[in-house]
Amino acid sequence: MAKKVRKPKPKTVKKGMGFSMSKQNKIIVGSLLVLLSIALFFSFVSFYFTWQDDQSMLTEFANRNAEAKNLLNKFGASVSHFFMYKGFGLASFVLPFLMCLTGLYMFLGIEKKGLLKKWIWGLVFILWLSIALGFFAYDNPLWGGLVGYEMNDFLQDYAGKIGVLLLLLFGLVFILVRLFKFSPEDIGIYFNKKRTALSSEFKKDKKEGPNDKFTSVETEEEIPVIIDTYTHKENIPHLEQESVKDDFEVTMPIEEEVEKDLSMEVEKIVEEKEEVDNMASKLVDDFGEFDPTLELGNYKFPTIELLDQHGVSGSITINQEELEDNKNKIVDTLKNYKIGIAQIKATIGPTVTLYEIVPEAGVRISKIKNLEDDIALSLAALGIRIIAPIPGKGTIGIEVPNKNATTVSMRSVIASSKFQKAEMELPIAFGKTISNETFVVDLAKMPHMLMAGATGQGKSVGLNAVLTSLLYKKHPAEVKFILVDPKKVELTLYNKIERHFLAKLPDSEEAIITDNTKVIHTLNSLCIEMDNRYELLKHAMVRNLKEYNTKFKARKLNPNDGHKFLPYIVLVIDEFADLIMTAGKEVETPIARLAQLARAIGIHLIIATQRPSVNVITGIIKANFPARIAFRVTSKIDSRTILDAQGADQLIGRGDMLYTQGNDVTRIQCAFVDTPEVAKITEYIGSQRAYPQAYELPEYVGEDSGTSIDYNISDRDAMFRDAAEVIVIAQQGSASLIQRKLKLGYNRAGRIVDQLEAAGIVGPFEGSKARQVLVPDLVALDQLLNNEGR
Ligand SMILES: Nc1ncnc2c1ncn2[C@@H]1O[C@H](COP(=O)(O)OP(=O)(O)OP(=O)(O)O)[C@@H](O)[C@H]1O
Repeated sequence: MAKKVRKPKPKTVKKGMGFSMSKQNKIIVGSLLVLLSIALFFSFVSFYFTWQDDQSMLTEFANRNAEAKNLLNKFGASVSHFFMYKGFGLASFVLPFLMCLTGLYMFLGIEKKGLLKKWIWGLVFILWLSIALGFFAYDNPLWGGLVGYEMNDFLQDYAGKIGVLLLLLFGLVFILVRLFKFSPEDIGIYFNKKRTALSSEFKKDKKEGPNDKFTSVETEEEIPVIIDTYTHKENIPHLEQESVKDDFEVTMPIEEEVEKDLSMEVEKIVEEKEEVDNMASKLVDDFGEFDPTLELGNYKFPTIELLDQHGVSGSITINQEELEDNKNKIVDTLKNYKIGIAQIKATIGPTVTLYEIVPEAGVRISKIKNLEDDIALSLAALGIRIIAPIPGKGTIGIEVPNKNATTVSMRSVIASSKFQKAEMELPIAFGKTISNETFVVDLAKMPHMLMAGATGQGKSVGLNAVLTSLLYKKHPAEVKFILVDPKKVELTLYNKIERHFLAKLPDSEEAIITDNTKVIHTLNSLCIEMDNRYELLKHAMVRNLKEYNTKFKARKLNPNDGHKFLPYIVLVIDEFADLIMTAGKEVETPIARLAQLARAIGIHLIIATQRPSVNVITGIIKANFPARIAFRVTSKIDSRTILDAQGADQLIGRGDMLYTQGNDVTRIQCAFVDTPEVAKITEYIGSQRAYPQAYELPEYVGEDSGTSIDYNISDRDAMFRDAAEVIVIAQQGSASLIQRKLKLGYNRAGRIVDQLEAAGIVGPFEGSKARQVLVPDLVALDQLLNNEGR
């Protein structure tokens, strides 16, 4: 099943005895509990007076004519009989109390922490009280109820009267100590306080007595007159005077108290929630978490049936003969060079088999490494790769292509549990590794990917595999693609999902970008989107898109402040070489900027190129694209340019690829997804209800919008002076010269030529001929430009 398994909506976390219900429901249930507890209380009270009369009614519950004397009639009589008579006797009164408390908590929406504890202690107390009453009122079984009576009987049979009494005492101590945190010192303190109160009372009486000559006079005289230095008013109300300062007897007990090891109860700190949080949790309570997929709530993920099996039954066929043959060749070749093998192991992959060799003790790895070409020659097969040693293992690997390669279908990797269960933000199922495991990576972690390979080696299929993986796992609300396809044929199929999954510039008609100027605009617009997203993240005080969206879903960010759910944006550029050749720095700069900064805000770039030369994959691009994929290339240099390692030149093509995300290089057979399959998937998605329009990127006003020849000096291009010097030195006024020398795009070079014309450095446009240069040399140019400034 490839259908995305939707996770159940996360519910609010239950804390303690949490009620995960809406506020309205809490009020209803709360009031019901309170009223029920009142009913119970009255039935219990009335039961004591009417129980004998109502005895006969208990069997007559169904009889409508029978009437009970209990205040709550038959219901009261039956319930009370159950709790009071058959249950816990007088102790049952605790029950309505607990119910009432729970009801009030719910009704008033009070934090219900500790309620569970109250219930547990309440039930313990009911049991203890019932047994105690059963013990002391043995003759009146109604006091302790049947439970109290029977429990007493039972305990007395084993422990006798004294034993039960001691047990009850222990129960009392247990309850007092655990529940009320009662300690022996408390008794001392209590009595001391009593004594102090008595003695101070006594002193007071003495002072107030007629014989006391100090009292009234002294208190009146001793109150100091306080003058407020600010207002200069006298007797500003101040703190009450301590009446009996000289009373040592009063202070003595306090000293005693300090000396004692006081037991202290530490009150739990109740963390105050922030106002926003309260609001947010209330909103979440009332409406649930924000669901970005709601607008297209009926969206159906593409089904696995849309993908082909490609004639693969699933398992790889093992050709025993071929295996044996290759093994012998390897062993023989190495023997020729006097290298003994201690052990050899084969792992059969879909297209290549890995022979892992453990050389005999004492053999230098460098020796085997030097024999790479000889081994390849003796095996007489294309695409042999020697890994000496295999990182992390003490072995040497020799990869030999299988005679009959097995196609890895996209269907098999999408259906694999590894992909289905992948808990990743942007999971991509690339294909299968040499050990036949499905290879799944997270684009969000890469965070950008560079894909290169000679023509016809599987690049376009690789790009389709990436896009298909995301289409199978992500809802249209969660990810948007920007597709750049200068070849105009590779990605056109995705036009059908424009209003579901694509993003485009506000005024553009085609969602798939094929025109270079549009690419530059789109890249700059993405930079604006990036800056906007960073602003939003800053206000939300989060560090990345995932945290931002989580906060937004929890309704902690107000849409009125401009906050919105932010989908991931994946920019795919096919034929990057073509772009960089025609637009140069104009594309490289925004791409480098995006690659450096966009990872945190969910913009990911995938660029593919046929020509992996250094002027296409420049240092700045390479530095920012840690994840690289190489399909087969024609030279070792190309392999180094892409991977910083050789090996891509030894691949066998047809989706055989190397993947690196740092140091390790993994050989993978890319999953195969054919154009008709992509057409079916896009058709399936495209036929469903869509958003009114494609995801809109911010508007970018291009620098080349003005056409006036009257350029202001301050509006001149930053490269203006450099361009002028190039033109003057070459004495040739052509835009293509500027383009070549300064690595600028055509548009920009053309604009600079216009500015040069306006400045009087070159003459007017003369058709196919180059423009005339009006300044003879650099000295004259300097003079001209300096005079301009005055
Ligand atoms: N993973 C794969 N498994 C099997 N066959 C493949 C695989 N990838 C590519 N091929 C074969 O190679 C052919 C060329 O692949 P693809 O069109 O992807 O090459 P490309 O590198 O994009 O070429 P170009 O650069 O000219 O567009 C495919 O038509 C297919 O027959």
